[in-house]
Amino acid sequence: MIGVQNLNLSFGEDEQRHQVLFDVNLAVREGEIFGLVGESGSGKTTVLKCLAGLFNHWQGELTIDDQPLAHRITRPLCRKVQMVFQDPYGSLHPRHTLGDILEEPLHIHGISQRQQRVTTMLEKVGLNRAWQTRYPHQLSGGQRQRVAIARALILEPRVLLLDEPTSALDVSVQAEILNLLSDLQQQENLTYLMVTHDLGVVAHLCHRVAVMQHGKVLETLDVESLVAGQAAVPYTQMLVEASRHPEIAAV
Ligand SMILES: Nc1ncnc2c1ncn2[C@@H]1O[C@H](COP(=O)(O)OP(=O)(O)OP(=O)(O)O)[C@@H](O)[C@H]1O
Repeated sequence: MIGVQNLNLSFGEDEQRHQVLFDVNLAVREGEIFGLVGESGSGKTTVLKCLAGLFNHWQGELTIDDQPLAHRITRPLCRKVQMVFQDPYGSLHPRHTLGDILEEPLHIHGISQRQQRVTTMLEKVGLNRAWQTRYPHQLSGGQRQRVAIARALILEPRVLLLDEPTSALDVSVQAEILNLLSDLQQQENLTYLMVTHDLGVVAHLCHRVAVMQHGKVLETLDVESLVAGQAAVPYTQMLVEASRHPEIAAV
């Protein structure tokens, strides 16, 4: 469903040139929830941004549904692939109502029955249809992330790229959003590629996971093997060990 082959990406030029992705390879199957883990700066978000068309100077081959992606955002790509960002505070326009936020993509893509689609989507993500006239600042963090998820799903994409979708939220609402994502994935048969720092989230939600370090994929394994401590690479074993002993990870 999602193919990433020999993905390379650098920023800057000449002596400022800084390569951040090195021959990254991933193959995410249809209907799969695939996690991307690794230390800060390892290139996880950059992979998502290449797939979302937010970076266009990459080299390699990216495919969705076996269709190669161009180096710029196209409307068909937007319809198929949507991204949900970490920060629901920054990603919603503060002066637009929820109704405006959800209607805008429909308007851009010339999709009809907008009002009906907006109310259906609000209810699908567990928000009251009467809240269409509310502004983002009138919502809690978890409710805002529900709006961000609704906005991503309103174009009925096949793939969601999720960049730490719960890490900016209170611990108490993280599980609610993870459960919502899990339910939506099953109902809509979506494919997720999800960046997270949290191996607990991986264990709860993902089927397989790729481990990144310094812009490279070190290994890809299924979550059962990860949880059972069967990672082949010492760095992955260290991540698993640190997640079992958070006091070590914090040092
Ligand atoms: N627009 C940019 N210009 C220059 N360098 C960038 C840009 N975006 C990302 N980078 C660099 O690319 C590298 C990978 O960043 P990326 O955000 O993908 O890491 P990450 O693994 O998602 O980290 P985190 O978990 O902290 O979000 C970092 O060294 C970062 O500084």
